[in-house]
Amino acid sequence: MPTSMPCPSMRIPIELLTQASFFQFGTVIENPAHSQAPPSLQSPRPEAVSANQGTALKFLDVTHMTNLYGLAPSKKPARAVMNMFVCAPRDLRPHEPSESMPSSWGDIDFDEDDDGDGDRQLFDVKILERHPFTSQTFIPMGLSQTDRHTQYLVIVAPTLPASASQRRTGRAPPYPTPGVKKQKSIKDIFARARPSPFTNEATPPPSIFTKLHPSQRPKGPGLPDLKNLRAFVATGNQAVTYGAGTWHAPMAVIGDRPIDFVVVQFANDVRIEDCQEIEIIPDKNADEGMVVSVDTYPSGRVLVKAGSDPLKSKL
Ligand SMILES: NC(=O)N[C@@H](O)C(=O)O
Repeated sequence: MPTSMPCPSMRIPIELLTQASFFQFGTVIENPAHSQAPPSLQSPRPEAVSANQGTALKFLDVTHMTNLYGLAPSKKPARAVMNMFVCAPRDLRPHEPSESMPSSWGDIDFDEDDDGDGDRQLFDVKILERHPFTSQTFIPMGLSQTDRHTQYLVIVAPTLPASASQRRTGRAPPYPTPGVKKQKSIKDIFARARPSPFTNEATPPPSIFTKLHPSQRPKGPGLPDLKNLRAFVATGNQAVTYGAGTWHAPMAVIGDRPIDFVVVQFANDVRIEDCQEIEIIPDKNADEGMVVSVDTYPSGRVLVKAGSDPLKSKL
């Protein structure tokens, strides 16, 4: 895998983090009673049961934890780990009008001033990383939903199809490769050449991965699809799980103070299997690279600018 990749100049608007908008990248964990998603972006509630002698409501299976280390070349088993990340607020640079093309939300005018009183700033996305064999859940602590001064951005990109050179590699690659078929034995090939005696069914069984939630399926070896990079703003009552192999920016806190996150994942301590990073460098014709446009209200709250139902009112 290269250690850097060139990118065009691109401005990315901020979306509200909801389960529906984040579907392909992972899961959003929140109490549905406090969700700020507009009705069009609300997902079905997770199943809930009464617990603790009726004093608690227990939502079941609120995220998908994935351990794909069985597919890792080292075959070194992983263990469940919890780390704590204390993430400092990021440096933003002042908004400047630019020639950058807008992201896939092509209709947004980033230079239009919304109310004039808030701040208009820019966050440069310089690095993306992925954990090919594990999901990773970030759980913020000590931050309330109504905290206007400190929030965090979740920046993710889909995975491009594998390049020809990645497909040609003879070695076991350090990422899951769902598209690569296992060499079949002659017996298997003949078994498929006639209908099954019980079902009269000749089609092969579906891959084990197709039964999984889209965010849980292995993403394959491809590089990040920068043209479809997305940026979401999360409130203090939301935790987020990146699906295994999802390209994402290191956590970006916006505001006044650091956020403490408890981070739950699997790891086998083989560096290249636990975490892969790529530097994003503006290509020679680009003046600025990948930039998230961070506009805030006078209260400090981050403004949501894109999505099927952008919230322009104060949250
Ligand atoms: N996401 C983030 O901030 N960092 C990590 O994923 C990490 O494992 O370093």
